[in-house]
Amino acid sequence: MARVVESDSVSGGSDVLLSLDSIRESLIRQEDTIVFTLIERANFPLNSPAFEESLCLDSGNSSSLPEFFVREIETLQAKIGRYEDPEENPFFLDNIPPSVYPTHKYPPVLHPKALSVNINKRIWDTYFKEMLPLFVKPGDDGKYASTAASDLACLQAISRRIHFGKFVAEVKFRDAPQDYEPAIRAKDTEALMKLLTFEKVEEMVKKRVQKKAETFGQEVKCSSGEESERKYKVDPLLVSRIYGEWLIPLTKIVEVEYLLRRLD
Ligand SMILES: O=C(O)C(=O)C[C@]1(C(=O)O)C=C[C@@H](O)C=C1
Repeated sequence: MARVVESDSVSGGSDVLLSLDSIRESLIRQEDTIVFTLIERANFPLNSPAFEESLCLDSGNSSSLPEFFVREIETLQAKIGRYEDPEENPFFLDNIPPSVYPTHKYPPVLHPKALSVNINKRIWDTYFKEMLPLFVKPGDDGKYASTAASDLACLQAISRRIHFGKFVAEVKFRDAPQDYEPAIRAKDTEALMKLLTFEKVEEMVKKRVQKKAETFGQEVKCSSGEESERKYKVDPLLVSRIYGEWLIPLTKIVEVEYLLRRLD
């Protein structure tokens, strides 16, 4: 019988049993979300005026459309408890109101200093300046509102994946504190980076997301005799490159940042 993977969360249940395998399962499940959000965003051209031009959109404050949109959505999502969840990290920290809705009590899995690890500013800049121009077509179709909604979906999926580095680091630390503690006390980021790196796993991740982009993003044809060249909505090699150049390295930066605070 087929196995159904129900959730990609690792911290929501009352009985949290963290293991490197369960966290990697979650990262694998999140790949589906990321590949799909990239495919959806590729429906629209770059639409750069939306994020390059700032307008007076918010009671005298000037911001780009995606910034305005993400700020507003984050405020609303915070009110129903999104950022009580240790798996979620806001882009605009100054903007986060408390939840007005009775929220789930998340068991404290991470060190309290985890809250201070947030690299969303860097993720934002990398996404708009480096990733986006790679996988969408140039041009401007004026559909800025739909594009901003699509950008939000990409940004939140990517940010969640990268900040999952906190959970990965916590498990690695618990599995081998004797290896990590000296490097943490010495603030030796290079040694930490070496300890937490598994090159074979990274290669596997890049291959798998390439395959997922081929599978999820292929043009599907029904009639036979149309076995011409395969077309993809997003170039699968680019998806692999996005992981190799940004998603994996930024996850590792989060892991190091978290570990540096782990003994505070
Ligand atoms: O799976 C791990 O051990 C992770 O730390 C995650 C991850 C990744 O980002 O996919 C990052 C570093 C490792 O070298 C391998 C993979």
